[in-house]
Amino acid sequence: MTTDRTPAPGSRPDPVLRCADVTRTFGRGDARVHALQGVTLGVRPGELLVVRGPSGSGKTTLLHVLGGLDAPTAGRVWLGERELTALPADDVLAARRDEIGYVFQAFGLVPVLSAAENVEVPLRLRRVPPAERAARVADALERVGLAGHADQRPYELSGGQQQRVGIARALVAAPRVLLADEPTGQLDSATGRRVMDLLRELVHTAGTAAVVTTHDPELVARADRVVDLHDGSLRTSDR
Ligand SMILES: Nc1ncnc2c1ncn2[C@@H]1O[C@H](COP(=O)(O)OP(=O)(O)OP(=O)(O)O)[C@@H](O)[C@H]1O
Repeated sequence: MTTDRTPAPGSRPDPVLRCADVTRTFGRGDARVHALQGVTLGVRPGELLVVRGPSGSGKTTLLHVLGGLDAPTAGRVWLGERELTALPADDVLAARRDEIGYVFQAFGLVPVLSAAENVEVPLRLRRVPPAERAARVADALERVGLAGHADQRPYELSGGQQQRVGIARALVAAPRVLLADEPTGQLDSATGRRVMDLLRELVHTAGTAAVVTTHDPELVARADRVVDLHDGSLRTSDR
């Protein structure tokens, strides 16, 4: 049987990444922590979803579970048609490498590599040929406004520039999904706003499905949709 996957005119595309009834519990007995409790959500192509919540509400845990970096105690996660939570570890690793880009609060750049070499890492992992790698790295650095900084090491760049390298690295391989954990947490508020504007523009242009965590109210304004996490449970937000 064949299925027509073309969305009807005016209908919204299916979520690229979704989870259902996800629970993550750490520790045992008196030390038990319910980091996530019954979380269900999905993110569509080209959508910037912000997960807002206070410290300890479960934002990082949620991103880890969505991105296949951690397994839920209960519940299921799908990336496209495939259930991540049912895949063998090697297949989860391949899905992470091929389909998900990550941006971290502390940038996560390799200090001994130049900006261009940092951005190139995901393409090397995917065994993209060198000439194509060079072209895609140059394009990614251009898109984040760092064309003139390709040879600089992270310590030679400002915080905002380092995070733009982090974004270029996350998007260089055109992943279906972008996961960003407080990407502006280390930046002053003006730089944070510029980085978030850039993220939003890149996500919309490339049609990437993005989940970004923050507890910065200013950044929420850049979201297409906002959900609130409180003590591991989700509430839909009207801002
Ligand atoms: N590996 C772990 N072992 C035990 N408890 C954990 C672990 N990871 C997270 N937790 C607990 O789960 C809860 C949620 O933590 P999480 O880091 O997801 O919150 P967060 O919203 O990202 O917080 P922050 O904004 O401070 O980064 C917290 O109570 C935390 O202490």
